[in-house]
Amino acid sequence: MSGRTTALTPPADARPPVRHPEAPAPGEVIGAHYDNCFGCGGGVPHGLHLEVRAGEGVRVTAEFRVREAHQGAPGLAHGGVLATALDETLGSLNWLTRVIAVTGRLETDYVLPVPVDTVLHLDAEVSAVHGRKIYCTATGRIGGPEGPVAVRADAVFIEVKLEHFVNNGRPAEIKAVLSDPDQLKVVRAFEVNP
Ligand SMILES: CCCCC/C=C\C/C=C\C/C=C\C/C=C\CCCC(=O)SCCNC(=O)CCNC(=O)[C@H](O)C(C)(C)COP(=O)(O)OP(=O)(O)OC[C@H]1O[C@@H](n2cnc3c(N)ncnc32)[C@H](O)[C@@H]1OP(=O)(O)O
Repeated sequence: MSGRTTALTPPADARPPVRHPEAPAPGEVIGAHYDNCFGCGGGVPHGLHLEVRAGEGVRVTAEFRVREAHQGAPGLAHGGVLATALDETLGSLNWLTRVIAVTGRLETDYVLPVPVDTVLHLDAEVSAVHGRKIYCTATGRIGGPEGPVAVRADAVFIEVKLEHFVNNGRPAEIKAVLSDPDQLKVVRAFEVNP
């Protein structure tokens, strides 16, 4: 045992999340954080191409259409792909706090099967923050934004510095990112965070 606390319930002295003053306005589409991201990048033909919008407070919504490349059982979405959609939506909450954080723990409930061609309507919010730990939840509904919940997740994201990517990413991709002006804009948005 490491003694590490990995519970998904925030401790009693956790604080509410704070929306960054320069967070995208409610309704604004949040662009991809990386063109080659499997969840949101436009450069990945078989990716999820998730389109995320800022909401009120520290909340986002997103839509994901399940395609043939995302099947697990015949005609049904793969559970891992649905977890990815939840993870990506939760990760986009970074843009509202302007804190870079990576998924530490993600617990997913699969409530209803999700057929190919279904649009999954995702909704995620940060519930609390404790030190570097960001507690958040997400749901994915089918049949419309008010439809029944098909998947849901609870997660803990852990705040990291940009160096997390620079030190751990494959050098070729890191070099490409750091020489791409559009990508540098993304990086700078997070560097100015106090
Ligand atoms: C230059 C290129 C930049 C390109 C990118 C640019 C910008 C990015 C900007 C925005 C990104 C926007 C959106 C991203 C959107 C979607 C992506 C989806 C998200 C992902 O898909 S991301 C990939 C999967 N993810 C990982 O690849 C993480 C691998 N992992 C690690 O890298 C380490 O494991 C780490 C860093 C997590 C911790 O390591 P560490 O050494 O820094 O911290 P440490 O262990 O000290 O823990 C500190 C406190 O967190 C608690 N804690 C730790 N681990 C926990 C766990 N698992 N569950 C619950 N709590 C946990 C401890 O209990 C302690 O809490 P306490 O202090 O209370 O005890």
